[in-house]
This record gives sequence, structure tokens and C-alpha cells, in this order.
Amino acid sequence: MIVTIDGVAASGKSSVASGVARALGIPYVSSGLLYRAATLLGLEAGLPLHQAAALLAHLQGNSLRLEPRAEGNRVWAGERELTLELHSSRVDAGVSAVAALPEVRAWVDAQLRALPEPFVAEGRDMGTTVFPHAEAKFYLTASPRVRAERRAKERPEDVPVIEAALTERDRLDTVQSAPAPDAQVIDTGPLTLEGVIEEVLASVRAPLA
Ligand SMILES: Nc1ncnc2c1ncn2[C@@H]1O[C@H](COP(=O)(O)OP(=O)(O)O)[C@@H](O)[C@H]1O
Ligand SMILES: Nc1ccn([C@@H]2O[C@H](COP(=O)(O)OP(=O)(O)O)[C@@H](O)[C@H]2O)c(=O)n1
Repeated sequence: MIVTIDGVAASGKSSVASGVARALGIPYVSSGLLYRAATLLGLEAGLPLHQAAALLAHLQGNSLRLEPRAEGNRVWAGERELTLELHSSRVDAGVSAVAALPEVRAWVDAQLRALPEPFVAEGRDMGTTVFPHAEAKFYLTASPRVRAERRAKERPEDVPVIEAALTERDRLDTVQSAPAPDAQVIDTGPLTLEGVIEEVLASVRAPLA
């Protein structure tokens, strides 16, 4: 079984995916971490982020891989763990350029499709491009201000700066961020995190009841 949770930046995808996965007793897969890790390694190596061939060779040379777990995903470059370095504002600012490269997208997609089922996959195009045959699909939204207020609790910048950066990233990510036609859209703005998780679980379990 595959459940997909897509949505705009900071809409709650990974927190919701983690809660749903824990309730179902299966791992979740945070696809954005692979794009973030590709960006971090590219920045560290001083590579231009729009040069796909050099970036891909660098990723493969560094044995970049995602370790999906219900308690939280980890990302490794060989023996080095990158997980705690992936949510900086520097990575936030560069990641959409990397994610726009078709060669990088194909590399990420191949890594994700090689993972053993079952899992909950979250990102932008999990229900459309990567796992179009998923059993249940969701798409999370919330206003830019609500999302910026949530993210401000995890970043040093102020709400208006974060809101501007989120809105810009949404714009750059538009191509891969369309909701699947068969996805259930949830506005997380008026809901608690637990409320969103319950709504997803109720839908996932309905056909099983
Ligand atoms: N109703 C809600 N739904 C989802 N996330 C929420 C909600 N309320 C607060 N949050 C918080 O919003 C923050 C951003 O969520 P996150 O899962 O990182 O989003 P994304 O993976 O979409 O970037 C987290 O700190 C999360 O706990
Ligand atoms: N399936 C995905 C997941 C992420 N991404 C890219 O990776 C970036 C980081 O994704 P993320 O899910 O970690 O970001 P947040 O929404 O958590 O801020 C996004 O801004 C997209 O550019 C993508 O293109 N496709």
C-alpha cells in the first residue's frame, strides 16, 4: 500500500505523513529531503546548481541515500549523516533550482520507486508522477501567512521574511506541484496537526472498514 501526501511548502506534509505512518505502523518517505541533500552537496562543492550532469555525478560519487523510518527520515552521503543540515535557509533558497532539473527528478524518482512498500510518501508529485497508482492521495494547503507562522518556530528569520521565501518557492515549484485529480484536498489552516492526521486516517481506513 502507498499513501501519498503532497502540498505546498510548510503545509504540514512531513508532520502529517509521520503521524499517519506511525498510526499505520509503516514508514514514511520524505522526498523533499533528497532534493535538499542534492542542493546541500552541490553548494558545498561549489557546483552551479543548474548544471545537471556535474551535480548528478557528484551525488552518485557521494552515495547519497534516503533512510525512511516512521520516527523521522535520515539522509546519508556514504557514512556522513546530512539530516540535520537540510533545513537551513541556504538550502531553502537553492533547492527549487535543483528540483527543476529533469535529470535530478528522474534520479530522485528512481530512488523512491525502489523502496519496498508499504509506506506514506510526501512531497509535491508523489500522487501525480511518482506513484500515480497509490491507494489514497491527499493534498495539503494553508495560507502563506499561516505556513510562515508555523515555520517561524523552526527558523531564525521573522514571519514576513519566511512568508516571502515560501511564496517564492511555491512559485518556482509550480510545475511539479499540481494536485492529483483524485487527491483529497485538506486546508490545514483551521485544523490542529492531530486533526489533519485524523482526517487522513479516516479516509485511508474507510475502504478497509
Ligand atoms: N494543522 C496543522 N497541520 C499540519 N502541520 C501543522 C499544523 N499546525 C502546526 N503544524 C506545524 O507546521 C510545521 C510545518 O510542518 P511540516 O510538516 O514541516 O511541513 P512540510 O513538510 O509541508 O514542509 C510543523 O512544525 C508542524 O508541526
Ligand atoms: N516531490 C518533491 C519534493 C520536493 N521537491 C522540491 O524540494 C523542495 C523542498 O521540499 P520539502 O518538501 O522538503 O520542503 P518543505 O515543503 O518541507 O518546505 C521543494 O521546494 C521542491 O523544490 C520537489 O520538487 N518534488
